[in-house]
Amino acid sequence: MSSQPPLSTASDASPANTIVRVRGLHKAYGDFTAVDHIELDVPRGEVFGVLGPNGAGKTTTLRMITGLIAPDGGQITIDGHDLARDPVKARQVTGFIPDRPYVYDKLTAFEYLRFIGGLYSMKADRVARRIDELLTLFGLREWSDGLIESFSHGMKQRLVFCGALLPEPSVLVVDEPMVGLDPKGHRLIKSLFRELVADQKMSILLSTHTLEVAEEVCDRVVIINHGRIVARGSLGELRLESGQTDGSLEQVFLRITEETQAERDQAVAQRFGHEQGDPS
Ligand SMILES: Nc1ncnc2c1ncn2[C@@H]1O[C@H](COP(=O)(O)OP(=O)(O)OP(=O)(O)O)[C@@H](O)[C@H]1O
Repeated sequence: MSSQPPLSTASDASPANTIVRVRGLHKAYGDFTAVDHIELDVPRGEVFGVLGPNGAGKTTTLRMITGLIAPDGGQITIDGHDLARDPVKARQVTGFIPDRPYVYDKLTAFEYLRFIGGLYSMKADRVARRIDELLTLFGLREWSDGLIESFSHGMKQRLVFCGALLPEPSVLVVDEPMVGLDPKGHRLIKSLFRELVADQKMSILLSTHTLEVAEEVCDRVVIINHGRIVARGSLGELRLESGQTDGSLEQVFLRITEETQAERDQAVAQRFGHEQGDPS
């Protein structure tokens, strides 16, 4: 018998221990449902991964959680703040790193980070201290006065990390953290995530294609396919559920997403067969 809770119910954490709570989240583009009544609880002080194949609905889910896309239905609560009723407070405790770095090319790294400090009404001395800490951590200190337009993609991505971390958010939402980073950047981000959680009590919600990243850094994950959560739990729990007790996350992932794809194909075939055989 499976040890998993029913997939329709989010039970990733107790209410008091939940930093991001999502209920019945739904988004459609015309007739196409991109996110189909998703429920999840991100526990405080953990790295929580959203995995899924291309087009599964990961980015749409994360963008709704950060308030960048309006949902068609459902409720999102961040650190006790309802995103629909209290968007400013909910966003103030959230840092977001999109999959593609959007930065103001005509600013220097320092100017960009000072601008972000202003958006969060941070005091000047705290901004200066945080800028220094973060540029050093991300190996950008000597580029502090360099124009962003001269930066490589990986440097811009690291600067976006600095910007998101500047105000010390309670929860960091990261869409595909490894895009555009070299192996050194990968290693930095993986150890940074664990440090942020262990030392700064931050919570991290990330989406990734890189299963090795999920395997190394995530405390638990949900797998999304066709806009729905098809599995949730720690890697150990997912292994049990998929019957791959000694498999890698890649094997578990393929098993679960292929199963659901096969189930859907079967459902379509049944409907198609029924319609074909329907005398009316
Ligand atoms: N603005 C939009 N208009 C129409 N369809 C959209 C829009 N944004 C996303 N979609 C569709 O919604 C589905 C989910 O997209 P989403 O970007 O959330 O998936 P994803 O899991 O992040 O995929 P990937 O891993 O490829 O980035 C896809 O089929 C996508 O084509």
